Amino acid sequence: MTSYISGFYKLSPEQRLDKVTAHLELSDDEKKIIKGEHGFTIEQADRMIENVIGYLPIPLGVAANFKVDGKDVFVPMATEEPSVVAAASHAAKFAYNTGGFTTSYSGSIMRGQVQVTNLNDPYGALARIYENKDVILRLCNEQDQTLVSFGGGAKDLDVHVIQGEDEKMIVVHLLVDTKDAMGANAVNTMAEAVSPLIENITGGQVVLRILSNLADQRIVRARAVFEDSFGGDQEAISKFMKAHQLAIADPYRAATHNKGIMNGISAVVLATGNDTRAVEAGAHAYASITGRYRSLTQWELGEDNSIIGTIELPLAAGLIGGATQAHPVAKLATKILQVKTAEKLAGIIAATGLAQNFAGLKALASEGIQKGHMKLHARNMASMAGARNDQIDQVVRLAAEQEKFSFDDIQQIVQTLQK
Ligand SMILES: CC(C)(COP(=O)([O-])OP(=O)([O-])OC[C@H]1O[C@@H](n2cnc3c(N)ncnc32)[C@H](O)[C@@H]1OP(=O)([O-])[O-])[C@@H](O)C(=O)NCCC(=O)NCCSC(=O)C[C@@](C)(O)CC(=O)[O-]
Ligand SMILES: NC(=O)C1=CN([C@@H]2O[C@H](COP(=O)(O)OP(=O)(O)OC[C@H]3O[C@@H](n4cnc5c(N)ncnc54)[C@H](OP(=O)(O)O)[C@@H]3O)[C@@H](O)[C@H]2O)C=CC1
Repeated sequence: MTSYISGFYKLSPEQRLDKVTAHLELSDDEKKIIKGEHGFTIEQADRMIENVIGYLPIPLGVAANFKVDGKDVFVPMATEEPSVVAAASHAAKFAYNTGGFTTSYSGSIMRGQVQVTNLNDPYGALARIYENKDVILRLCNEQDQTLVSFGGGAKDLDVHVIQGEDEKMIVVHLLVDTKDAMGANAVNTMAEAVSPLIENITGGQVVLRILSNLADQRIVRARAVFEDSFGGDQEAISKFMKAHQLAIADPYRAATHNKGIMNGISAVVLATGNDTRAVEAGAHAYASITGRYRSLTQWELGEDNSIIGTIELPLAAGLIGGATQAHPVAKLATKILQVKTAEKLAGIIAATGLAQNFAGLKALASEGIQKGHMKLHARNMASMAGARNDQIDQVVRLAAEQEKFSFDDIQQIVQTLQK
């Protein structure tokens, strides 16, 4: 199976779905679920969240041209933003023939925080927690035999002394391997279960018992060599590197730079039914880990005008738990990815974020973002301006010919067509 399909975007949604699922045993019913023909119901929605009155369908695209750890893959992306899927596909092309994306994963350890206050002897309490580590971890693992049976569970703990405004407190971090789950429910259950024991050991009062989204022991890295995408134009390559340098040195730029990365990452996280807020909180917190908020990626010049990209961030996404199995479309999106572990899922997500960043910087360093973005946004604006479905392509073509993409321009084109 190859994901490298030039002109993939020119196919119809039906043809794209057939291409993407040709190598999968998807039933006609499963294909209908992806197309929204008989997938998600109000009853299912009412089981997922509270006070349901309806649901908000979000477009589900796939990025083409991706090869991750030597395997071709179509990457499902759920997003409302035009040009994001195009950008990821565009960037992946430049990495495909150099070997695609290569990833690594530090493991699936999540931190469960137990805050202990009202301590007479914070450092004495810290010592007593370490003295009783085994009994604490044993009690954690009694809470989730299933996770332990998969080789997961509480593996260790560390204790942090935190100087608050009014007191010196300690925070016990339970280090829990949640394997192929994001793990929040599992970790929070353990943190709550061991709190009375921790109070007895420390003589303090436990307040917060909750996981940390700064999952700094669940780090995924991706690397790729992007072949010369500027046709040897040294000035453009230099601008690309200067744009990156600003994202390292200036938090104002780094925020937008990382937003671009999360365009890709959050689209795959959402498509697979994972918690986008948890992943984004972890990513942005990690971007500040050096003391100043900065880029999640690094870019270096390679041979023959290539550019080498690397990304490093915490990524707590699961294949089990949350909505990953409860949402019928998310379950099928994960099937399209053909991943069997949270590790492999994380690698593809990181690769998508790296690709997204390359495309954004490439556009910014050359023609600017608007040319590509607005060309794709024009379809939305044509529809908003009242164009009939059969007129939209003509409106977009006329706007491209005139190189005018403001809403007023689009509205005038539509009104002229409809006279
Ligand atoms: C938009 C493109 C790709 C056009 O770029 P282009 O050079 O006009 O595209 P092309 O017609 O030469 O096609 C090149 C490839 O792009 C893809 N492609 C091309 N068109 C489509 C389409 N309609 N649907 C799906 N895929 C498309 C497709 O893979 C295609 O390969 P082919 O199939 O021809 O072999 C380029 O301008 C680009 O990548 N721009 C960046 C867009 C972007 O980053 N969007 C995110 C929103 S902006 C933002 O929020 C992030 C940002 C920018 O602020 C981050 C930051 O500041 O760093
Ligand atoms: N701050 C945050 O990020 C918070 C997030 N959440 C939400 O928590 C949800 C994720 O929690 P999570 O614990 O993953 O969800 P679940 O509790 O639904 O799923 C995890 C459970 O699945 C079982 N399981 C079965 N097979 C496996 C396997 N191969 N690997 C790992 N576990 C397996 C485990 O045991 P068992 O069956 O015994 O449970 C495990 O505890 C998300 O929806 C998130 O939105 C909730 C609170 C806070």
